[in-house]
Amino acid sequence: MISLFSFVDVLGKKETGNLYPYLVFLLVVILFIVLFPNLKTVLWRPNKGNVSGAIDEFPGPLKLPFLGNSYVWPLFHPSKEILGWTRAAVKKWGPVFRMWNFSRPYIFISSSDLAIKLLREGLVDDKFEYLKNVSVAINGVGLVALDSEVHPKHRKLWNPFFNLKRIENSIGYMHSEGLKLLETLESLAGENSTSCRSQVFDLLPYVAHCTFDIACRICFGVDLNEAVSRDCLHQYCSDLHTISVNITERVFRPWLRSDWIYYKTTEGRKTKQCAERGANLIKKVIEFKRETRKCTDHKHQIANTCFLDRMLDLHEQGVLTDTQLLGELNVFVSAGSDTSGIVICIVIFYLSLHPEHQEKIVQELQEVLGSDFGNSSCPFTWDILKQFKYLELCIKECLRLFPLVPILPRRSTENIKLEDGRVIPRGVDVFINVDVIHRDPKYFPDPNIFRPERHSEGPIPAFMPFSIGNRNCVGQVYGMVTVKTIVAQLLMAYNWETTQREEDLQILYQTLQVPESVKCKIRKRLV
Ligand code: HEM
Repeated sequence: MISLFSFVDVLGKKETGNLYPYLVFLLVVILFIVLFPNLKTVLWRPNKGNVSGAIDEFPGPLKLPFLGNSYVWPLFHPSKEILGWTRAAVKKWGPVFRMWNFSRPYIFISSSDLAIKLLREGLVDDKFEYLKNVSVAINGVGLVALDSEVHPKHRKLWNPFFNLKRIENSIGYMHSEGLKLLETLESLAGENSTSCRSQVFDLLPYVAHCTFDIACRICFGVDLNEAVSRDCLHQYCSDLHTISVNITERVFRPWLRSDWIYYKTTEGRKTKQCAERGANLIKKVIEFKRETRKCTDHKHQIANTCFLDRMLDLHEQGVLTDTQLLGELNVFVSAGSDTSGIVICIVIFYLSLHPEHQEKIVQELQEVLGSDFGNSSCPFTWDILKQFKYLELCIKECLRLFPLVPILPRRSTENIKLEDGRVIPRGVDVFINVDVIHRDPKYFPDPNIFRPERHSEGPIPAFMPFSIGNRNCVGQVYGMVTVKTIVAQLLMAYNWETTQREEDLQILYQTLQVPESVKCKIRKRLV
């Protein structure tokens, strides 16, 4: 500002007043240049009719012309602030409120009963449009981003891959990756009697590598080290992170809506670079796999085929296009690795905060495994995992307190009439706030208390860590099996402590909620 006025002083030789109209004109030109490519999205309205009137029936902050409510939106550090912002907004505006992001209306829902109805009845089966567009741009078209009309057909292509036989066959592989993780952690452990030799470390990167390797193996079915270098794989893993961070930040910044502007920014270029690198890696793996298929009689091994084999068959039959093939593979690896990895770390974190529950699980493991307890080379089976019942209750309680997808970003597929007569019009972005729903005292008495037993009397309707309805998590059994296997291994080998409190976890929202770090200390467990 200072330099602007000195510029005016020099040019205007103290007659600064004469230059103001020119400066205003200049500002208008600059604003036009910046906003023009965004106009379509900024001025977009969901559909014809009195949408605005219907939306304004819901409470929300004061709506300004053109800006809407974007002035209350956490623009600068959205990933760090959005979850806190939403909780505060629910307190202020109630369980169903609206936000105008420029001319775009958003409806936030944290009423448990309404959320259950919308999800069960498939009334919000489309995805948040903007997020969908961006995912399409970087991933190719994968299951997560598909429109509600084509989604069911693709979902049918995915479902057979997650049958129990196949998941059962994967447990051995998960277990052997778990063993590698234990080996890596060995040097960080103190002796059993004392924790003074053990060091504090962040568990996240260790587990992330483990679950990434599991997801790649189950997705591609080959030892990827033969197809691409280890460095490329780690690069791919970190690229997936960069992409999800950048996509999320972009969602909150309306001036970045246009691709034309976005891909000229540093972040946009980086996102594109990561997406291209990822696509090239997947193409290399596909080529490698095609060669391997030529050498083996793969038709005779259908029962053990990996996800890539299944998708290649569909591609060869003309069911999937090139971009769909690429999209589905990207979705599998990104949705299948980070998810289980973060949940494993969060379970270990809560069990470190609540050692009495940690001990109860260890007792259960001892009872189920008998003399095999502590014998790390003995892999689990489906029947064994089924008997880890208390462990399962604890995992569920962790998912309640820390739902991995805290906000389900959806879009209404029809006009939705609520009991009080208000209407959510078709085509409006709807955010289901699982984070708040999971602490609804109606369904979860003493919601802030860690109490795994609350899940022992059958399913709780408002418990939705894997979402509900047609677009729920297709990989939930596979995810739970991975989490159970690795957590059981980690608890059998070590006693876990943490130096953080629940409120110390710095959470980043990137569609998933991700803790910045999970600080742990371990001691070897005596068998
Ligand atoms: C314990 C870990 C996991 C959790 C908590 C979890 C959670 C979720 C949630 C909440 C959704 C729904 C998002 C929405 O409704 O908008 C979802 C969708 C999805 N998940 Fe998971 N997930 C996990 C593991 C996995 C795994 C291991 C895979 C394997 C590939 C996977 C693949 C998917 C896919 C493809 C979708 C999109 C489904 C569709 O649109 O039809 N997830 N997940």
